[in-house]
Amino acid sequence: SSWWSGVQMGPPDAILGVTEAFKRDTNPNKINLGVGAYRDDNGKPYVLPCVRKAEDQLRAKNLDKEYSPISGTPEFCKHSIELALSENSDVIKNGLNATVQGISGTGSLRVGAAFLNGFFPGNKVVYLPTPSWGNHTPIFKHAGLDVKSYKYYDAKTCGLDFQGALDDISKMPEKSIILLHACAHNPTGVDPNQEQWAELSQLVKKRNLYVFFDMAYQGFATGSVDNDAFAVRQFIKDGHQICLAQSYAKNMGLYGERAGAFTVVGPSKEEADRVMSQLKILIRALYSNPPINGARIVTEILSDPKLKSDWLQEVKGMADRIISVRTKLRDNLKKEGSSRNWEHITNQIGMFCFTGMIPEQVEKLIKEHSVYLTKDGRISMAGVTSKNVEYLAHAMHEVTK
Ligand SMILES: Cc1ncc(COP(=O)(O)O)c(CN[C@@](C)(CC(=O)O)C(=O)O)c1O
Repeated sequence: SSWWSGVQMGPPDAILGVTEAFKRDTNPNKINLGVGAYRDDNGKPYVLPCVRKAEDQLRAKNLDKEYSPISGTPEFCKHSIELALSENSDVIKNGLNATVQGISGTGSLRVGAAFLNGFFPGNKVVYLPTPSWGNHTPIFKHAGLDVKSYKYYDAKTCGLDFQGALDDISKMPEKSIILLHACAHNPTGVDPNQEQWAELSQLVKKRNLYVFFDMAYQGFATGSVDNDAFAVRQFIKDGHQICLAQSYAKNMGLYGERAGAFTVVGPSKEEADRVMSQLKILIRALYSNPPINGARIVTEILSDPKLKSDWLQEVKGMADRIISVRTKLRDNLKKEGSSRNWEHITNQIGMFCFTGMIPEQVEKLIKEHSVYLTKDGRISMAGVTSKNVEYLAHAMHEVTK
């Protein structure tokens, strides 16, 4: 027998597996609403023009291929934390942050999880919103942490179960870890409003919980990188010593470049230096040092005022297209004669719409209409265009009427 005869066949990934099934479908009307990757109004992947310009500028520099520092370049890390906290942040001015480049959002979460597993002095349990991004649970579990959940989504209203969240947070053991989606909650598209964030911040502080922010969509929710960072900046202002994972996959369209960052905010530069030293030891044993290409593109864009202003317009353009296609979908469902309340399609924000469709309806949408989405009824709004929105509305009406 072989060494690996005991290896079981694992299930396809709940999100990335949808794209594999979509690719096998020969129906010319097929629509992929699975993976949360932006598409333009022709349904094509979108490389931001500012990224192409940055690549041209970088090529002209004839840079070498030497190793990046273990923590990534200081410029990349500085621009990343400035994007999150703003350029005039006291945390940055006083050197209170330990920021490293991560392998996109996933890798930043994973480095964070490994650091918490190694050094967190409190209750090593991460509380995730219900529902959360499917990959959050395995990321934290594989790093050795326990995972529990708190109420977040109200299926009756397809909105926020704010009171439920407050109740669950009030019951969490002190010094537990709470994961918060900074903006554009995945999969529900439901975010607290600014007053609710302020209330959450006070309660989390009162309960002495440790906050792990996952900010994978900064700029992609409202179209403003500052508005989308509201929660992170509010919690910092309220004195929380947070940790934060960032991703450039969606807001710069750098999906496959794997550029992201992980930050720990502490009370002193001396502590930040100690934390940084341990992050570097941990990264060195994981992958030694991060990929340079995507990080160089990010640094080129964020350090060049012209490219940065182009980027801010382009990320707003992506957010605006998604917001407009939400309205189109809702209008077309009404035109189809649907009697259901679809206002959550335009109330929700960011890449995803949590439609409220149940697995049987999802199954029919896939099988009978070649519309691909995840079993939980989440649709990536980026896959909806002015060309396929009528077909989609018809299909959704057919399976929900
Ligand atoms: C909340 C959240 N955090 C982190 C990430 C990590 O993305 P990155 O590693 O590519 O930077 C995603 C991506 N979620 C996607 C868009 C893709 C995926 O599942 O990997 C999604 O379809 O949900 C995410 O939705």
